[in-house]
Amino acid sequence: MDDQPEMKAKNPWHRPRIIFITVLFVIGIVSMVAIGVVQNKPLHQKYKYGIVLDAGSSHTSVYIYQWPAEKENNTGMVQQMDACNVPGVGISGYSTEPNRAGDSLKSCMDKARSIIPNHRHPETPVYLGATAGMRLLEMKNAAASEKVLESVERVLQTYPFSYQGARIISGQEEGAFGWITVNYLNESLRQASGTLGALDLGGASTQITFVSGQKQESPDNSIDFRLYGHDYHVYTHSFLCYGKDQVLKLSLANEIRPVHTKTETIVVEDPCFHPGYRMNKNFQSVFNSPCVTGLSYPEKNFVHMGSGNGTKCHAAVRKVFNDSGCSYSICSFNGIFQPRVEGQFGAFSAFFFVMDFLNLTTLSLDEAKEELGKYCATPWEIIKQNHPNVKEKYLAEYCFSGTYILTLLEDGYNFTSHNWQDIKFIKKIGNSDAGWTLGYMLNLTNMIPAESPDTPPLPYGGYVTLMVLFAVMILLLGLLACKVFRRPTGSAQKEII
Ligand SMILES: Nc1nc2c(ncn2[C@@H]2O[C@H](COP(=O)(O)OP(=O)(O)OP(=O)(O)O)[C@@H](O)[C@H]2O)c(=O)[nH]1
Ligand SMILES: [Ca+2]
Repeated sequence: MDDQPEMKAKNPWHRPRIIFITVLFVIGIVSMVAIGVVQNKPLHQKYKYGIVLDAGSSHTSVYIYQWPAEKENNTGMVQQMDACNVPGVGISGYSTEPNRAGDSLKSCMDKARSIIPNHRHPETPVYLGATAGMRLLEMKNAAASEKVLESVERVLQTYPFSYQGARIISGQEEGAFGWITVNYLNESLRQASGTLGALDLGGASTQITFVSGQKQESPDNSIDFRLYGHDYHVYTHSFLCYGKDQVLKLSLANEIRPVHTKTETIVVEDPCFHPGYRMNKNFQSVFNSPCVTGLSYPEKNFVHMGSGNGTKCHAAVRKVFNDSGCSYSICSFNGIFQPRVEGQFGAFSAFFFVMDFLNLTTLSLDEAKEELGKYCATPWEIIKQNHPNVKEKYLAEYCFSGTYILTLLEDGYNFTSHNWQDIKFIKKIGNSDAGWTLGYMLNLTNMIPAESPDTPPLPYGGYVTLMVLFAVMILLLGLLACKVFRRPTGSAQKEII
């Protein structure tokens, strides 16, 4: 019994030492958690930017993209920040006064300079890609197309961005990059699930691109991609002259030729324009394109008169497709190889705004044909009354454009009423427009890796939780150790007693 006070006297620092060790533990654990949390905390979000000019046949659009600086190789990270429509015609429309092509870009480029933070300007790449309008100008007048490209280059180089070049992209690139864009935005590239085919309808060309499991019989139409660790065998074709403006010229030319040989006053009755539509036009406007061959009397005029008949319009549009001469096992039209369409498709550009205007985007093929027939037969005066705010040039052409779209999809690409619902008419995915520009930039900036990039196994919140759990466990273990450390003293006392 007398030993007890002796024991206490032997160990006067026992209690303070436990308190000291506990405090040290707590400080250590708090520091550990703090370091762990700060170390793994995502940096303050910094954005990078890129600019792509889509120099199309009918107009130019300037797209500004942005993405978080430290996540550029992740799918779905690059988003459209702004899109600016350049006023006036496409750059190929300035063939006779090339300097104006460059000047036309200034308002949208000024806007880009004002919305991208100044300190990012020098590292922001600028690309200009020209499509079918410039392809046609190059065929017709190579010197003029050269001058137009020089003019846009001169102007783009005056901006504080990192200018990366202005060039005419091939139809194959246009199709492939459109496909990459929709699948990147749809986040289908990192999943083994199906991809979206891409259908793009412009003013001067149209593209069809999709993954096909069937035998690729034509190397020109086949592209292999390895993206995020997956292999894709993609079919693509671009039909030059099959954009909706050029097909309108082609089909008008078909209607002018027989009439012209018979009469002096040329009246062209057109089932693809509304009854009551009547407009004086000149030959030049139809026969000025390398897509249209034959007659060339630029001084002559004709009266373009609508008769509004859906069935006859379909028959007239059908004539621009040549179904003979397929040297493969299967073709779309004009002797071009195309395997059977497979999977879901996103149809954008003019496919969307024509079908959307006509309210045909959600109908079946048969319903769409029926509605379009009624629309074409509606008198021009009524159409104008119903849409007072739509530009007359656009308004007059919707019957033709809608008929062309249905004909191209059904008779050209061989969609049927069974797989019609696989076509989704889209303008945007998220905030970004569907089109070739995003895919073009992703490719040129190496933002889509062939192999899947390593991602942290846990999100930030996961690291914090783990650190706290570890800290609590260590604290509990520490306390337990303290208790165990005290026990032998107690049992020693008992033994002494
Ligand atoms: N109705 C309507 N038509 C439009 C609109 N924007 C463009 N178009 C027309 O639709 C057609 C296709 O437009 P885009 O897809 O911009 O074609 P593009 O890129 O200039 O032409 P490509 O070089 O062949 O790709 C052209 O005839 C345009 O005049 C719109 O907002 N409404
Ligand atoms: Ca286009």
